[in-house]
Amino acid sequence: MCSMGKYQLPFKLNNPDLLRNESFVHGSWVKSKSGKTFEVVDPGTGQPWAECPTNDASDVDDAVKSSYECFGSYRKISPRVRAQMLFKWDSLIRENKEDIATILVYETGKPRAEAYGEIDYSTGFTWWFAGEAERIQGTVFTPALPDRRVFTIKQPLGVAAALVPWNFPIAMVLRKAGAALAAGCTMIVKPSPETPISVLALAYLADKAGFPKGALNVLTTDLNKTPELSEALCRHPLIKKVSFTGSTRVGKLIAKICSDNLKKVTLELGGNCPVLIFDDANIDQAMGQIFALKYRHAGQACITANRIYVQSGIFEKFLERWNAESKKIVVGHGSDKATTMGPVTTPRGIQKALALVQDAKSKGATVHMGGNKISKNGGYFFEPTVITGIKPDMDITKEEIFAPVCTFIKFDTEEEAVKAANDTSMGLASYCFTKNVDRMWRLFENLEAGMIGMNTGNSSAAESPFGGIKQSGYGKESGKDVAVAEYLITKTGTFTLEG
Ligand SMILES: O=CCCC(=O)O
Repeated sequence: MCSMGKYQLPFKLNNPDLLRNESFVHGSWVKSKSGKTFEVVDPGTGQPWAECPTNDASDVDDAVKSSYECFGSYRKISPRVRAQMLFKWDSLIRENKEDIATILVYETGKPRAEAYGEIDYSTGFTWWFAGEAERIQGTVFTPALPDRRVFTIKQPLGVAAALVPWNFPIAMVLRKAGAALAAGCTMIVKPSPETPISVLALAYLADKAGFPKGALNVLTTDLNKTPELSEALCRHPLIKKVSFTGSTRVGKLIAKICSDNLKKVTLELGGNCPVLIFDDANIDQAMGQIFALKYRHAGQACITANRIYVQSGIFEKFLERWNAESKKIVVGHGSDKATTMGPVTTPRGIQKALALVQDAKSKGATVHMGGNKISKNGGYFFEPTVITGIKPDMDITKEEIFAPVCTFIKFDTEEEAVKAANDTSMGLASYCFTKNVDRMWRLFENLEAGMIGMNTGNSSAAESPFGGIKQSGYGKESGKDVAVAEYLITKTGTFTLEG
């Protein structure tokens, strides 16, 4: 075991240099001006194991000025050199995969196998955006007036801020920072209070990869100071772009604040994603895909299955199989080899799950299994839970559950299922399982979501545009051109040709 500050760490790393408990600004590890700190807690035991600076609004200006100063030179670095730095970062993250996975387990609670999965997903972004850096191109064309030529060039927007969640801290930072750094922007990341250490490890590796001082700054803070720090970033005149992943409630606040200065914003917000499983689906396929989707990180993903609609011909059989498989889940600490589902990341997650189950029960839902907190070693564990008899007026139908609570709804017709699936203010992802190709096309066109998984429960990938519609936000992250475009301006030049 090694220690960090006053804490005896519950794990050992191959590369202890990765463990940083100060913010990273202009190439230096720094404390907050107030000198205050907050604790990072292991969700599997409820025990603190590190502390990080509680930055507030007074810490923002130094970080922004550093990023702005860096932007002046970083924007002029050749795209190939930016790509090389991203590739170097990518390979350093891969080399330190085991240690980063350990940090993820102790910050998020997810099982080690899932932590590895997150890092594999995440390095897809560094790899992809390294390639994108060199594909940023303008246009040249002859307009309607034949003596003219028109050019467009793409230029980096400036300093960007990333406000990232705790559920996939490595993936969300690399998805945002990868695009920003490829575009020639510099970025300040504000990690979630639950997961600062993994993000600081990324900053340490970015520095080692050769990114100049200020290209990637990280300001940590606690839950209380998060609104103040985030608002100060959003309002700072030198911040030109804000990318946020989190709740619709907070996303709306960010959009409002940024609208005061017409700042460009990317919002990846709440999910409430429906799944439609038809009688003609391959049940093995649907079971495997949706089971993995639903229970991944104990149900704490914005794209997870919130409402599972199953057609009446297979409903009972499907539910029976689901319950049987759910009973096999081993809930435990993410570092335990036997664990197949970890704790939820915060005690708030437990409270919310209990309240949603209670509300559903009080309105007539049937709880087939689970529904309770598990008291085990002080961790934030929740039982795999299966509920039927779900109605549109229940909170569990309207809100993101963000816990291992599965809700099943029986339907008869495609029309009825699509109507119910779309009956939500959100539109992040939807999933459908059918072997009828015509139906699949109709569903692809009729389901109201930014991403449609067809016979798959996993459509997230660096090369595919990620983003929602309706109150799930706007803007795209990942994918060809679109993600980097979020960090670029297009400038039009018009030239009159003589002779
Ligand atoms: O929870 C949000 C992100 C999940 C994903 O990128 O697949």
